[in-house]
Amino acid sequence: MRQVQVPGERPYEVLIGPGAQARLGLVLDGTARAVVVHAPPLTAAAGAAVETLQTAGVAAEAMVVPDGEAAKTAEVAAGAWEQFGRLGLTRTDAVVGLGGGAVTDLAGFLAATWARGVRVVQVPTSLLGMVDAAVGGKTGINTAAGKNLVGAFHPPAAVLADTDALDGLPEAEFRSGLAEVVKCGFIADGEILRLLTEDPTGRRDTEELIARAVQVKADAVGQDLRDTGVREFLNYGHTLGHAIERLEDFGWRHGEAVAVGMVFAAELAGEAGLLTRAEVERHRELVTAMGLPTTYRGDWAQLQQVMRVDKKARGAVLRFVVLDGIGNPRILTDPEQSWLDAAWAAVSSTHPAAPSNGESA
Ligand SMILES: NC(=O)c1ccc[n+]([C@@H]2O[C@H](COP(=O)([O-])OP(=O)(O)OC[C@H]3O[C@@H](n4cnc5c(N)ncnc54)[C@H](O)[C@@H]3O)[C@@H](O)[C@H]2O)c1
Ligand SMILES: O=C(O)C(=O)C[C@@H](O)[C@H](O)[C@H](O)COP(=O)(O)O
Ligand SMILES: [Zn+2]
Repeated sequence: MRQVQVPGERPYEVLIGPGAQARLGLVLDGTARAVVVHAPPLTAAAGAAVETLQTAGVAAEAMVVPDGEAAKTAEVAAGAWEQFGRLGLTRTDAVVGLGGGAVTDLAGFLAATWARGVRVVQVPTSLLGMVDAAVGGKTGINTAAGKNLVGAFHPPAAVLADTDALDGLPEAEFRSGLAEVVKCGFIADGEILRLLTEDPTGRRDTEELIARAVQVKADAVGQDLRDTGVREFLNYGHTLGHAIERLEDFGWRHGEAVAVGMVFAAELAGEAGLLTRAEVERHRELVTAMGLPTTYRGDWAQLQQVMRVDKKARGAVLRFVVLDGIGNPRILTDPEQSWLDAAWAAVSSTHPAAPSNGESA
């Protein structure tokens, strides 16, 4: 079993490996009551978690919520609060989020808000949940105005990333998770890029990739839980990515939208003279090899409007995470409109906007 510690005020462990879910009884030992929040596809795993907890003496119950982004709504949260009240969940009890990132985001939000904060143990079952959503304490739901706009920072007590769960995960969901892994490669860990270049399916080195991505996240979150400094770099590719998700009514997978967003951010950095053309093309080539999208056709004016309510924006000023060389993220504030338009042209056309000849942009 691999183990990554997330530092901070209340440090916690991320356990990664087959059978990690079975540690739930140990993690919540001595807890009177726990609610296991899950979506319908994970009913069997949630049943197993309830059984493990009950064997450990915890009065555990399963609570089913809608699948995917449909779980991250104010209505679903209100229904869950009602149920917590009926069950008599108190501040010394716990919530378990078992599922993909949508469920762990919701479960974390419920735990952050119920009784002004109860413990949450995250049991991510998707690759994206394991490498990203379940780690770091960002919790939240979506509103009509945008993605994750209502939420709280509420770090988990522990994260159990049981890699056995990945056997049942659809291939497209696995690829979506790989987008967050390659993001960590671009912003911080060249070894991730090397491993994914050798095997873009991510299947050969899955555990190593998960542990490395979690380490990148732990390093950022440990320094900056509240997202005012280095943590913002984990948002690479997300400014356009979140806008795509929002305009597609959350019909695009998060990782797919972020994949296009990273290519866009790379093109923008190319326009700003921060990345060479070869580095921009490295993004496009690797993302393509991993089976993720690099293009999106949509309403550019609308996308720009949605990007302005991104949590990184300040007032009406757009702020993007870009790379000043691979592995060296920084914030680009209020980029020139011509750079934005050129980056958009490059991701909204089937043909790359510029030749991949390695020239400096
Ligand atoms: N809080 C954060 O820091 C953070 C980070 C990244 C992403 N997110 C959020 O995470 C969400 C995306 O997470 P996701 O990609 O896991 O999507 P998801 O939660 O929608 O899950 C995708 C699908 O896979 C299914 N699934 C999950 N695990 C499975 C398994 N083991 N076997 C079979 N099916 C399984 C789910 O039921 C769902 O149908 C987005 O809402 C995104 O905003 C949050
Ligand atoms: O943990 C973070 O910080 C991230 O930015 C990780 C992202 O992958 C994740 O999608 C996060 O939920 C986005 O945060 P948001 O604040 O832009 O909603
Ligand atoms: Zn993300």
